[in-house]
Amino acid sequence: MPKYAIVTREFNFEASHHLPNHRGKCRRPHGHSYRLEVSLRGPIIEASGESSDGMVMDFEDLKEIVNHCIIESLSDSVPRGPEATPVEKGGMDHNDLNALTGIRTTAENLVHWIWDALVSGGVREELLYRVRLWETAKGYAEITRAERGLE
Ligand SMILES: Nc1nc2c(c(=O)[nH]1)N=C([C@H](O)[C@H](O)COP(=O)(O)OP(=O)(O)OP(=O)(O)O)CN2
Ligand SMILES: [Zn+2]
Repeated sequence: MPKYAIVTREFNFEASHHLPNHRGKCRRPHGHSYRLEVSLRGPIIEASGESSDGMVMDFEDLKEIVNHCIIESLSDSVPRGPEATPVEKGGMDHNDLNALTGIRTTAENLVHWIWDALVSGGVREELLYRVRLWETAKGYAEITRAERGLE
């Protein structure tokens, strides 16, 4: 019987967003220093002599996927062209999550978008345990397998 463990890796990214029709200040474009926590639960690999021995998944592999699918994908997709206003002319210096994701960018919706992106990017869904996104230092949304309807 293998031993199981839950492992968590943290990531950080800066982005702007707004919530159309929000009754308060969040309807206007503003930025956040998002903190993303990705947790995996699975059997601890027993493969003596192998690089992955003793791990659920190598943090380096997880980092590569998250950087590619979430962090870089958001940065690479910065809206440019005639619509974009350069920072020096009063434009935002953050990426616009509304434009990049096409969803209503509440923390609740973003964690589902991130879960989908992780699976598309190659994280084995059977290992995904929790995605938690801190929007501010005081508030976060998280989903686990239950919120995804996986158990
Ligand atoms: N359930 C949710 N409520 C709100 C969300 C959300 O994603 N899910 N988002 C917002 C805004 O994006 C806002 O930026 C965050 O609001 P708030 O927690 O009030 O953050 P502040 O840093 O502005 O808090 P102060 O303590 O007032 O500085 C709103 N609600
Ligand atoms: Zn916000």
